[in-house]
Amino acid sequence: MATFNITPINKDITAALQHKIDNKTKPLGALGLLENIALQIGCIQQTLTPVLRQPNIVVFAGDHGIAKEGVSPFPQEVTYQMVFNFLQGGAGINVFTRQNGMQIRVVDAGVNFDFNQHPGLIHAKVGMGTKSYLHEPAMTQVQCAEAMEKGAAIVREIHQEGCNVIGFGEMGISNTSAAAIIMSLLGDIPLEQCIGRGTGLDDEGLTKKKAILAEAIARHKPIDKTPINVLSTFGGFEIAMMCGAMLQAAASGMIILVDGFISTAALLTASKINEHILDYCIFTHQSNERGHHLMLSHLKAVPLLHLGMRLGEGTGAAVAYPIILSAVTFLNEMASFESAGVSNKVEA
Ligand SMILES: Cc1cc2ncn([C@H]3O[C@H](COP(=O)(O)O)[C@@H](O)[C@H]3O)c2cc1C
Ligand SMILES: O=C(O)c1cccnc1
Repeated sequence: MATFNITPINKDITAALQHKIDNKTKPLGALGLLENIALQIGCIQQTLTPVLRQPNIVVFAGDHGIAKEGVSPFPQEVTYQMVFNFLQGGAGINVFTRQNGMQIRVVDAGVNFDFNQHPGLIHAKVGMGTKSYLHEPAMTQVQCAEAMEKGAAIVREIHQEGCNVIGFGEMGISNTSAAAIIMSLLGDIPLEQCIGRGTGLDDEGLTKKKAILAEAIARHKPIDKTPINVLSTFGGFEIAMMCGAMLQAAASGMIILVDGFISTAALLTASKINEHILDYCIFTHQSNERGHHLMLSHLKAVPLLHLGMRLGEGTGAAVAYPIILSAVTFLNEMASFESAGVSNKVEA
C-alpha cells in the first residue's frame, strides 16, 4: 500500500496567530469557532495571512453489493442515476458548489454502470460495485489499495492545479451500512449505536438493517481490525477512494472539509492509518444520521453546523465553505485595536 507522509502541524506559530486574533477590534473570543478555524488554517499554512485557493468538492460514487439485501429504501440504480444528475448540474451538491464558487468533480469509483466518456466525469472504476459482505469480503485488499491510490492520484492532480482546500462527498446506495460497520469496528462503538435510517428507513426497515449488519459482522469473525482489512471487508470503492484522497490531501498540506456520516467514516479509517491527518480536518457539520455525533466525539471533533442535514454528496462541506472563508477573511482584513485607534482597555 502507498504510504502517506503527513507532517504533523508545527504549532510554533500558534502564539503569533492568537495574538493577531486577540488584537482584532472585538472582545476576546467574540468570533467563537471562527477564531479556532482561523488559528487552525494559519497553522496548516504556517502563515499569519492564509489564503483559500480554488476550493473543490470531489464526489466519489460507488455501488454496494449489500444493497440487494434490502438495507436501504432505495434501489442500487439510484447511484448511477444520481451520477447523471451530478453531471447535469442538478443535484444538491451542484447547487451549493455553484452558489459558493467551488469546483465540483465527480468520480466513478465503482458504480455498477458503464459510463461513456464525459468531460465532467473522472473514470477511476475499480469494479462494477462491491460484493455483498453478508457472504464474502466487499473487495480484495488489492482492490482496496487500488481505490486508495486512485483517490490519492486525483487529489495530487487537483493540488497541482493550485487548490488548497478540498471537501469530499459520496454517492452510493446502502453506503450508510458500510459506514456504520466501519464506525463500529474502528471506533469500538456498539454496532446498534452506529446504525441509522440512512435515506429514510421506517422502523421495520431499521430493525432489518440492524439484523443484516449484525449477521454480516458475525459472518466475518474473528475480524482483523486493521483499517485496511475493515475497509476491504465492509467498505465501498467510493469510501476507500475517499480515504486515500483524504490521506493525500493531508500529505499535500491541504485543508480537508469533512462532510457527513460516510465521509466521516472514511476519515475515521484514514485517521487509524495516520492520526496526523486530523490536524488538517475541519468538521463541517453534524449529520442527522444516527451515530454521526458519536463518531465525531470519538474523533474529538467539533462540528461547525447543526442543520439537521443527512444527504451526503459533500453538501455539508459546501454549505459550510462560506463560513470557513469568513474565518480567513476576518483574520486578514479586520482592523486591530492599534490600526483602528480603538481602546483595548477593559474597565476594572
Ligand atoms: C436520490 C438520492 C440522492 C442522494 N444523495 C446522497 N444520498 C445519500 O444516500 C445514500 C446512503 O443512504 P442509504 O444507506 O440509506 O442508501 C448515499 O448514496 C448517500 O450519498 C442520496 C440518496 C438518494 C436516494
Ligand atoms: O450524513 C450523511 O452523509 C448521510 C446520511 C444519510 C444518508 N446519506 C448520507
